[in-house]
Amino acid sequence: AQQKLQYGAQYTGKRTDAAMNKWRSNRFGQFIHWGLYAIPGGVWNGKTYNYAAEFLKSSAKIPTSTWDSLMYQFNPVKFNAKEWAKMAKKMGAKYMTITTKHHEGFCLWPTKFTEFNISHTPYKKDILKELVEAYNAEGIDVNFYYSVLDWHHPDWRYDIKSAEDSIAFRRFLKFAADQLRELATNYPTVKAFWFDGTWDNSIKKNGWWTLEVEKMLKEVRPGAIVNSRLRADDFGKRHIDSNGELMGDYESGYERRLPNPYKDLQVTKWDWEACMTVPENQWGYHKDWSLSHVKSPLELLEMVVHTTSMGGNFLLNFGPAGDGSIRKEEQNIAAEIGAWMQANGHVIYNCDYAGWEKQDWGYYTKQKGSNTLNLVVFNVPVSGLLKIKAPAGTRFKTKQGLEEIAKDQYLFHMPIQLYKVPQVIILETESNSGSGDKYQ
Ligand SMILES: C[C@@H]1N[C@@H](c2cn(-c3ccccc3)nn2)[C@H](O)[C@@H]1O
Repeated sequence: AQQKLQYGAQYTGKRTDAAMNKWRSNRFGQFIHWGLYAIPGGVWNGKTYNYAAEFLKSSAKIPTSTWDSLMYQFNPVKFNAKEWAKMAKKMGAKYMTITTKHHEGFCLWPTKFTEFNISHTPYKKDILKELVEAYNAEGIDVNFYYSVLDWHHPDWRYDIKSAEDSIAFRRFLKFAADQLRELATNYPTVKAFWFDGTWDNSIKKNGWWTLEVEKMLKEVRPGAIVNSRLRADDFGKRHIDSNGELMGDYESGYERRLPNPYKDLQVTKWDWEACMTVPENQWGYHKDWSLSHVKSPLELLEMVVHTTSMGGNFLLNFGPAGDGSIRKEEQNIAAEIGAWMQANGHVIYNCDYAGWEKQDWGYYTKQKGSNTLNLVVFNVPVSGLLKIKAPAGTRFKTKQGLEEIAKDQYLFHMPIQLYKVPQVIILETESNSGSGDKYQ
């Protein structure tokens, strides 16, 4: 039964204001994980650690004082924000999400609330400002990733087990709220906040703070968008509150995995975003990518299409090196995905779940408010015949290549040839035909 929650969902259904419509229409974004962890790149005292490079501090059991002194080495001489932004533009990214502060606690901006920040490095300058300006100049929205979990701050607590814990953690929560207000105030073009490091009991026991931060950010920056991962309700329930309602503005639980296009259609009811690494599990720069499978541009492109076909956004991660360079694998991914997006972005940007039953050959997307149906074909059958099961009563304007074989069942004839990239087929349907919402 529904219960009165103080810190639960603030509204139900998808936001339809201009800021959220733009966030949704963006569909494809670039994640950037950049911090002190990029300097060692997964290697410490000559030993290579196979775990995620941004976790090297814990996997190599490095004392905080040793780890934090990496700040005095941070001098990315090859860093060029404009070059990064141009690469992202060419890839077809419409937004970029940058780690303002990861779990290590090092801040890429000259924050007033801790000395552990970019202004005390040899580089000195405000990297966050450089990135925001360069990406905005390319017409790319910028969002801020912020880890609440903070290995550097003495008042961080994983759990609250004593009066001392709760006094320290209250200081910590004020510190974090002050930093977030600072970010929302000093970088006024920021569009969304991507919270991470919010799974511990200390946060679950302070759901009130997660709502207070969401409200503060939207006061300071009207239209701001906040992910579900920030939020814990009155009972410590996260993402989805104790009444089953999504908290925050979009669901952000898909990390290195995507919803199943046959079984997880519930995600089409709300806004959501999946984030993805190129290797199996490396967000920060790792020197040795031979340690796991590295996804090809085509594998990643299929994930972009898969995500759009289920009404979600796809955030593809880049981990720049400590010197500010972008590794060749990532440059290649940006170029190859960009080439396809250049020609076919119209089946991704401002597109959504079509409500048609998924078939083996690939994915359907639909341009918002239109009657055109986009078929993105990754797996051409040996027969060359694409099976289409249309919602009852659908009438097609497109005749070319379409063969009706039974009521609302069609085959689309594809030329038998070698295909090296996913093929796009656009089918026009009559405006008032078909009950598109049949599968929702
Ligand atoms: C978005 C991603 N979230 C961070 C993360 C992942 N994890 C984690 C830790 C243990 C199990 C599964 C996931 N902890 N922090 C990663 O470092 C990256 O920032």
